[in-house]
Amino acid sequence: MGSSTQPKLPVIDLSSKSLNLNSSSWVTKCDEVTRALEEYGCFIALYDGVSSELRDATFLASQELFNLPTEVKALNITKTPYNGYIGQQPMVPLYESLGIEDVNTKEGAESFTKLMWPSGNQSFSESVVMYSKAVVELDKIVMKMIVKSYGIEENYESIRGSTTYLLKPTKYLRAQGDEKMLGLREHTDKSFMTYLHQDEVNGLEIKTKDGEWIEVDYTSSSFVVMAGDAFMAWTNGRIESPTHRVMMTADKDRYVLGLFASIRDHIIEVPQQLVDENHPLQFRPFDNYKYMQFYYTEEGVKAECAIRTYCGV
Ligand SMILES: O=C(O)CCC(=O)C(=O)O
Ligand SMILES: [Fe+2]
Repeated sequence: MGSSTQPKLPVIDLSSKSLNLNSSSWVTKCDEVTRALEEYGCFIALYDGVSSELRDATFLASQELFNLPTEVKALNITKTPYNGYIGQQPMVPLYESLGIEDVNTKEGAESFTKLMWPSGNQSFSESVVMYSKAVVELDKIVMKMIVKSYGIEENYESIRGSTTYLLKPTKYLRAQGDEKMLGLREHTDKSFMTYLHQDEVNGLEIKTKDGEWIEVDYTSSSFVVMAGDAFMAWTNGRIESPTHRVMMTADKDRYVLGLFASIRDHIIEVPQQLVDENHPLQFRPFDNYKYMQFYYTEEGVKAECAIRTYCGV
């Protein structure tokens, strides 16, 4: 919805009918995904693995969650900073989110649900598990494509098994007045990979390498696939985590489901294949969860590029 001169994020069809692992177009598509990530750090994926019923049920479940009293939502306290409850922050008054850790497992979803609804809410827990599992399938496809493109399939094997998923239902109140209002401050994600899905209302903006902001316009059957800082370090900086923010207009409240893939209990090392004369080693081995802890320390918050301060060579 920006002006016509504005650059646009690449849109790549990852729906089941368009993917055929045995055709030569598969290799081309893998390269298309990797090139889009190298250029923008993110792209829009068309993906049919989440039915419209499941999508509607999950957005409805997230509205139900935000309608709970603040003191109940505040019970969601997590060891990892910013995975718990965030709301009523003076710098971003429109923003509210709750993180559901290990959401793709029955135990993860049920323990969160029990905390929010002690007398139970089966439909909430079922929706978020089913939704997350469907988006995890998208993560598997995207990762398969990138590692194929770089020839680092084997290096990814152990990382795959250590991947955790956090679902972060997010709500932005509509802006008051005619001016655009900040929904979420500019940042890069601390995750390995992020999958964003929105309910009708746009607001996400991505900063290009030239410092221009792109307003991201995407439909209900698509996802924004975005590299996090941990992924940038793993790929030796070939794919950079993009700076992004949210700007709200007065139209409507905005609901987003963000699924964040991170790597737990595994030291991430740059694959040898991504280090050569033109690409000297940029990052030391690191732990994704310890990096998330570091980011919220005084040193981490102040750093111009936290991942480079944490484990840059
Ligand atoms: O609301 C969005 O579209 C983006 C949210 C986001 O950047 C985040 O939660 O890290
Ligand atoms: Fe983000």
